[in-house]
Amino acid sequence: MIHTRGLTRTFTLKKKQTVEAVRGIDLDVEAGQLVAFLGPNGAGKSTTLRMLTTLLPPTSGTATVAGRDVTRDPDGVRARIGYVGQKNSAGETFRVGDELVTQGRCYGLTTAEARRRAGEMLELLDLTPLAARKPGTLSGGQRRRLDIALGLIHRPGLLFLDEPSTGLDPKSRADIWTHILRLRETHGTTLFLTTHYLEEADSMAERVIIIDDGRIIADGTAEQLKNDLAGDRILLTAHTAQDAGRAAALLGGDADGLTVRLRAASAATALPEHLRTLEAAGVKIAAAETIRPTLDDVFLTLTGRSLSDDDVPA
Ligand SMILES: Nc1ncnc2c1ncn2[C@@H]1O[C@H](COP(=O)(O)OP(=O)(O)OP(=O)(O)O)[C@@H](O)[C@H]1O
Repeated sequence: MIHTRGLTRTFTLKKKQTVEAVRGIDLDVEAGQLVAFLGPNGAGKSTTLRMLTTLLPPTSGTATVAGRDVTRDPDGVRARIGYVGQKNSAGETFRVGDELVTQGRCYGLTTAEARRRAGEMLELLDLTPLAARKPGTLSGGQRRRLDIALGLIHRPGLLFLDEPSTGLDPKSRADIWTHILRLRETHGTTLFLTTHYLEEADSMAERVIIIDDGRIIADGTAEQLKNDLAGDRILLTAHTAQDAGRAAALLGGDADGLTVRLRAASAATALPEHLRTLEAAGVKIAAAETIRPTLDDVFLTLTGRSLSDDDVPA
């Protein structure tokens, strides 16, 4: 569905200064995948998305999206993809149902087809009771569902979503995800989305791609990335600071007050072993905890920085 080779975008600023926003990305996304594209502010996510959706020409490299080349056949790409940007796509003039029909007409559907398709989309996104309302009267979550319906009106096989759940309350975020997952189950739509919510990417996406400074630095399932790049952590609480220091020395960890921090490929297997070692050495431990890594730990391991340090846009 998406194939890029050496995809690059450089911006030229005043005085011939340049910004290398995307530095030679090779990407292959097969049909039906749900891909979360993550990275800190300024990493190159939007620039990549804009090139893949033909909104921005690449400086060099190639990209084939939904079977069409983004440079040679941008119209072909646009006819086959949907794009839900960060801003609301509906105007304020028409009612929700009419917005969808108008969008369908823009994609070349006949009025009858556009009406039929609008009805299907209202149903799919649970918007049927709101069809006669103006977009301005909808809640944030309802508007987001309308944006997705508008992006799907021409039955694209591939949908790009830029921060689909940002700015929504937790209930609306969960609701948007229900609809995104339903879309995939019922229509097999390929989904490529950016998000700042790492826990959403972790639990919902089957593939996570991390971009930093214009380069892809990790690509795999969330589980693979966490196992391969971060590993588990073990947190021990010792009886005394002296016990903590001895435990850290024996097991190769860091002590801080009563707390001892350790890393392990599998904490569940390593912990009993560690406790036996400490008991044999007469080191007293009051509590033990195992911690699975997060995607943020993966990013921290790769870059030494936390993705959560970024401000999530409101
Ligand atoms: N039109 C432009 N002119 C000059 N520089 C730009 C332009 N658009 C983006 N950039 C720069 O390219 C780099 C990548 O920006 P991009 O918007 O792709 O990042 P991002 O990962 O989407 O960030 P965010 O999470 O903040 O949206 C940044 O350094 C940005 O300042």
